[in-house]
Amino acid sequence: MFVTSAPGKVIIFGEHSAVYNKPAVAAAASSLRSYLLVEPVAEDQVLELNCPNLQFAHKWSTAQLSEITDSHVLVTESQSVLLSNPLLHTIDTQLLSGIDNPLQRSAAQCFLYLYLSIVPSHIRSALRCTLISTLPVGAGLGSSASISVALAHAFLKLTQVPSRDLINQWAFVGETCMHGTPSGIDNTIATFGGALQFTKNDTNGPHELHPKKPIVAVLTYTKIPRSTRTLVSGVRDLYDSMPDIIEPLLDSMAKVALRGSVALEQADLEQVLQLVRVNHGQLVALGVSHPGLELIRNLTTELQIGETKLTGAGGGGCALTFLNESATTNDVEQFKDMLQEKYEYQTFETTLGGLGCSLLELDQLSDPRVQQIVQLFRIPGPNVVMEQVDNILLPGGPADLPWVF
Ligand SMILES: Nc1ncnc2c1ncn2[C@@H]1O[C@H](COP(=O)(O)OP(=O)(O)O)[C@@H](O)[C@H]1O
Ligand SMILES: C[C@@](O)(CCOP(=O)(O)O)CC(=O)O
Ligand SMILES: [Mg+2]
Repeated sequence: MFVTSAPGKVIIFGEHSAVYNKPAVAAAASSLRSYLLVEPVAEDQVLELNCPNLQFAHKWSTAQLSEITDSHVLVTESQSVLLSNPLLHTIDTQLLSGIDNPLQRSAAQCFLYLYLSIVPSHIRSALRCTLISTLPVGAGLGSSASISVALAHAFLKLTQVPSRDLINQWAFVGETCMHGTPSGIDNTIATFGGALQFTKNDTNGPHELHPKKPIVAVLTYTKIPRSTRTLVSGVRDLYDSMPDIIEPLLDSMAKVALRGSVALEQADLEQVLQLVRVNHGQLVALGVSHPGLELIRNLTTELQIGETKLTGAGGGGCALTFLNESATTNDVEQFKDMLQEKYEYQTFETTLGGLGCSLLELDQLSDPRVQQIVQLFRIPGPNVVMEQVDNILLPGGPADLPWVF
């Protein structure tokens, strides 16, 4: 029995342009995480997935899964870590019937895809997998990547001692199941943690950033639901309809990201603030903002406390605010109170960076401790109690459990 965990992320510069091979900058939101408990179960011949955040639970019989193994998984195995469209299609048509909620369906698809591709049939045994997240789901903070990383890590661990590179490669496949055409920035951050400048298809790999000062930001969750897949495909349609206009805009976004990584490393706050404003404007031009995000920006401007941009795919979800040097504690409290009380948004003040994916072996812990941990995963509804999970499970947190990696 073990738990894997991976953080969410905040894209500071370059969401969407990242999909078009342009550099982007992101950092882990290491206190906002997903956790996956993997338990052997007595019930024979079954693979079980529980997702309390989505009020979703489902079981598949080994017989159902082995039909698929025989006809399709070999294709994936022979091509190593690549997405196999026939396998994705087979999962979709044969294993997901009756799962109509799109959030539940994409979680189940990613779960099954990674399980069937990574765990060879001769070592499969009855398992219960339970996923919980303390980061908001579908909010631009990379929950899809954090569950992909936690799942890839767990399934690879069933077969070998996995490297971070391999976890990241499979997590990218998981992100592809969910998004269609991800850049890979989210899974890379969720795997490695820290802060990175990342360019898709760059053979040199991501470039680690070492900011002179910790990056502190205010995140505001609008609770406006949106889907990354839909937003990314909307930008694709815009690109295809006017490539001569959108390509230079994406090139300009790339320049913002490059200049932004230097400004972050040098802790040049003035420059960071200007680039945040410019990058948000570029994202507005791509059509991915939302009135609910604009009101956070407007409030930041009215109170003159700094600059706000959308973060992640946009269309709702979260905004990222950097405070200027003249913002007083009172101003910031007023900003947060207004967002929380008038609009019922949620705000978090957080330091970016920190731990990537990690593993906790439960066999090394005392029985009462194991019971306490297992209970965290047995919550009945969608409301994961963040404080309880953080107090016990957060890697590097108060309980100081022996997380590794
Ligand atoms: N705790 C979780 N349990 C089950 N599925 C999850 C969980 N967290 C994320 N997901 C999956 O990720 C999807 C959200 O991904 P996405 O739209 O990319 O938003 P984001 O990655 O910004 O949170 C959900 O629809 C769901 O399928
Ligand atoms: C829009 C995009 O740049 C980020 C999506 O992040 P999220 O799923 O909204 O957390 C897509 C990507 O880079 O894969
Ligand atoms: Mg996502």
